[in-house]
Amino acid sequence: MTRNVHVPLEVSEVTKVYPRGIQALDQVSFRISPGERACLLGPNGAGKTTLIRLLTGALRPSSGRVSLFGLGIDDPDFLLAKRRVGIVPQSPGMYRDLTVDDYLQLVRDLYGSGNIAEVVEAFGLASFRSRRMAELSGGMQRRLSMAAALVSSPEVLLLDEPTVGLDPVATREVHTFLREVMPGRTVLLCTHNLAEAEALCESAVILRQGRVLLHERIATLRQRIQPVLVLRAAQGPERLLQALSARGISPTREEDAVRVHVADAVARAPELLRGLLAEGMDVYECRVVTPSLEDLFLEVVGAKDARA
Ligand SMILES: Nc1ncnc2c1ncn2[C@@H]1O[C@H](COP(=O)(O)OP(=O)(O)OP(=O)(O)O)[C@@H](O)[C@H]1O
Repeated sequence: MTRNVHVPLEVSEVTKVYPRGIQALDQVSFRISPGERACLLGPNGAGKTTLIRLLTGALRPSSGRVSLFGLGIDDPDFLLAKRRVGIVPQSPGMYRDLTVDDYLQLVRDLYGSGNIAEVVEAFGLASFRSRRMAELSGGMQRRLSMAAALVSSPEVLLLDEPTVGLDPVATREVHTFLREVMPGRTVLLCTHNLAEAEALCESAVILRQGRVLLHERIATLRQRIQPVLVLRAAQGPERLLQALSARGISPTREEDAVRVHVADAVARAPELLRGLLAEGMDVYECRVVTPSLEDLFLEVVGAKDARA
């Protein structure tokens, strides 16, 4: 097996079978390149958490190889590679009785280096330094997790659902911090929040039933799905549906609007609009909508299996 010390995260033909034969991952392979900001998506049970835990070295694969900067878990220098990876878990977990300061010092000692004062300042933790972790709000705990992950200025960030359970204000705060710290780093962000994934990442790894369905740039994925036209008329969606069907178009209804999937929506829109207006339809909205990551996800994973 060739080792590529320049590849921050690599998973090669990894299978993970839990006790009692539950297979979480089946021959999963992908690599995240230096500077790539990738999201890890998939429906419940797809294997995302398992994959993140394998990458952090918390779990061992049943077969295959997981490596950080070319080093696998059994490599004597694995710890050195791991120190180049900051991990933001869903919760800081078992250290509830430590103070914020104690926790940051513990993390710095584990990583062997780091600047606590800098992250305390960057993440607005100055007035919480002597607070026990158990006494922090969910949003503040997440801030602390991010600060801890960044104490040693790692080149790579592994984020496991960094905003799950947070209210919209705390979520926005996490996004603001992440926008500041992500540039220049390699990132793998596991999330169910597709808007978050789209806002923060430029590529996506999509898992389903323990297999990689795709690993692509989001911009490339977008080209796979054509834009759609969204139309609204004063006469309501039913009349609009009839008018469009009479033109040989098969629209779909979406609450008070109608969606039309036509090839080359931008070029077709003016002609379609002129025709509808000429026959008395009072179309007051005609919008070309490019697919969101959610649309892409539904298309790739299949709507029936798409609870991200
Ligand atoms: N410790 C475990 N023991 C046995 N089976 C497990 C264990 N952890 C996960 N599994 C199983 O492995 C599969 C993948 O689970 P995993 O938690 O990795 O998926 P996920 O994509 O993170 O799901 P979710 O989005 O719901 O968090 C599931 O079938 C799950 O039931």
